Amino acid sequence: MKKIGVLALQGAFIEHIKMIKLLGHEAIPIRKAEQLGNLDGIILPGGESTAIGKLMREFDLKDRMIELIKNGIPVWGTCAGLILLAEKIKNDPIVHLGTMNITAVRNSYGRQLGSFVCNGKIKGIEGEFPMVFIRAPHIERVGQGVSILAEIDDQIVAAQQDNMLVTSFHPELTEDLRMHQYFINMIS
Ligand SMILES: NC(=O)CC[C@H](N)C(=O)O
Repeated sequence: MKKIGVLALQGAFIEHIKMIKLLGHEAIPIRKAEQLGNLDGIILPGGESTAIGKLMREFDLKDRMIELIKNGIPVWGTCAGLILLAEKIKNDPIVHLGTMNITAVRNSYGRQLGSFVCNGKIKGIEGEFPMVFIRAPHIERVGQGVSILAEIDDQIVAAQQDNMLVTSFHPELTEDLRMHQYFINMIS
């Protein structure tokens, strides 16, 4: 059984916690730096990256998380979580972790009408996967060491660099557990 910390400052953290528990693992909502010890993995949920970034800094989570990620802890950012992990944010920069060698574009499908669902292929997962996009970012550039896991309409929507996984879409808002299983498999 793995112990996964889900950053619980704002956004869709409850859904991630449910999915991790459904897979038989422990999921802990993280709100304080003291809770970051002894975790096997960290999930950064979707939400409002501007708010999550500021709260992370205010609650002294930011530097500790950067350190853990650089030391190799598996981390998965969905949507706003992708923006937090991106080294560069092309538009509307925010307080972020910046550990992954990618450039993210925020709200890249329009601000109001930018939510949609489609099926797509993800490298390492059989068949199609339901992808829920909510005012989602896309990845404009992947640097050295980053592999592209999924593209929709020629835009990169999932990628991995060693211990860091990012998806523009929200697997926690579907009933499909395979992306969460993929993340669990990144541990150990
Ligand atoms: N669903 C989401 O996480 C949306 C991300 C949000 N639009 C942002 O830029 O932070």
